[in-house]
Amino acid sequence: MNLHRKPIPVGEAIQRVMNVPSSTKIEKIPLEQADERILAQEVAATHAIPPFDKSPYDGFAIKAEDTAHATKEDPMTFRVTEEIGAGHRASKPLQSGEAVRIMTGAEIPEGATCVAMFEICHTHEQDGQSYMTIKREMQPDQNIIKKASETKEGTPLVSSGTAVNPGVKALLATFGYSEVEVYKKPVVGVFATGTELLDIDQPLEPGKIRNSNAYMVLSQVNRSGAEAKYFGKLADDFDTCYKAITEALQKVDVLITTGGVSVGDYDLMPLIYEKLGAEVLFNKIGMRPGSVTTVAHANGQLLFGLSGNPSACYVGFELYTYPYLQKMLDRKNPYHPVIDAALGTDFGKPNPFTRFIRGYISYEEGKVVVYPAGMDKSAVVTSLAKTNVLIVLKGGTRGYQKGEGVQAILLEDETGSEEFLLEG
Ligand SMILES: Nc1nc2c(c(=O)[nH]1)N[C@H]1C(S)=C(S)[C@@H](COP(=O)(O)OP(=O)(O)OC[C@H]3O[C@@H](n4cnc5c(N)ncnc54)[C@H](O)[C@@H]3O)O[C@H]1N2
Ligand code: MOO
Ligand SMILES: [Mg+2]
Repeated sequence: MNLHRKPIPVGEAIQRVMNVPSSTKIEKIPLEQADERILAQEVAATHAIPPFDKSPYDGFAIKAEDTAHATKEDPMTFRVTEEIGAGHRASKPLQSGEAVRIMTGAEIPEGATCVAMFEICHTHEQDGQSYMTIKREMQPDQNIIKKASETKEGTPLVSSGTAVNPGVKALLATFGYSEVEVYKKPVVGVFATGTELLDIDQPLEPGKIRNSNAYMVLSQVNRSGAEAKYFGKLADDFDTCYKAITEALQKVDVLITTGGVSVGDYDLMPLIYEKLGAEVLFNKIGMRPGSVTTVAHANGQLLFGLSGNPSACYVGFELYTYPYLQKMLDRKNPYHPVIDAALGTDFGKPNPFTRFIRGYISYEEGKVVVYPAGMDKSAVVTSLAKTNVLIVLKGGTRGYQKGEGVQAILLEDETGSEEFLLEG
């Protein structure tokens, strides 16, 4: 076991991962199932919106010129010829002196040039005929949503690599995409390693703990838009682990293991990578927690060896696995966004390493403030429940004071970022 690993900077580690080529596959799925999936097609307007001149109000469609001299003293009266609700069309072209009672969304009758809202019209009946009177002048095109005024046919609207959100879905439905081409979710296998691990339905035993990492990571995989495949937990036995991992690699695009990446007697992952003939991209990073996060590359597949310590495991996933999964989905913005925020509390003690403090975001008097979510130790699990940002505290010789400007990585923002904007 090589005890003297050379740490590389975080940015360099991310780059090494992102430089590994990835391939994408496309599938066609029903629109109903497309929430949060990543589009693998460009979406352009297949027709104009709106596809016809339509009324934005409930009112009367008339010829604007008929109202040219209409005033309070000298109002203009129209003969109401018919009534059309949305979805219906006038039966004949509108003539001068005629009004069509029209509802919001209905097509403007041929010959009509404006719509007067009910609120400015007076109606009366005489001899079984309806009439409408108006006391003011209307302008041509007033209260008409013109055909194509929103979008012309052929306008590009959403590009490939975009996540389907409710708005994108509305567009796809507008243009009749009952099926949509999306990138296949990369299949991500997950193993938890450790002889100390109990299944979650087992009672605690002396010296043992329940396996929380697997469930946490499966959930992180799902949150990343990939498909998680759980292979169970493995005891720290070389042959068992090697066999299970080689078999699993046949069934997945990417494999994540948790635990066994440090320099302990039962930390078997380095030996497994060696026997697999995998190229280890790095096994030590200048960061806390997650310094032992290891990524290896074998036959076009990436193996993410996340740390066993829950907080380190969590951070390792978000910094290295998350953007690679986004790359596999061909996302234009594969990285978590990094924002500037004020630190909500003191971090008095200096630390030589860049720290990624599990934190949460708060909005106070229009300012973004970030607070630690709990204890700041690699082995801690409890702080993760409240975490939605990683507060970046650059390593150095000084501590940090409450109110100081820091960077924070947003973990729950779906827009993403084209670059990982970490300073230094
Ligand atoms: N001599 C050294 N010792 C350690 C070093 C070092 O540089 N020199 N690095 C430390 C750091 S930093 C970390 S982080 C840990 C990483 O350990 P491993 O990734 O090898 O993980 P394990 O040894 O398997 O387990 C560590 C810890 O995490 C608990 N664990 C493991 N799996 C799970 C799970 N699925 N759910 C919940 N908790 C889990 C495990 O019980 C251990 O307590 O190494 C330091 N040591
Ligand atoms: O990998 Mo460890 O988490 O730096 O504490
Ligand atoms: Mg260990």
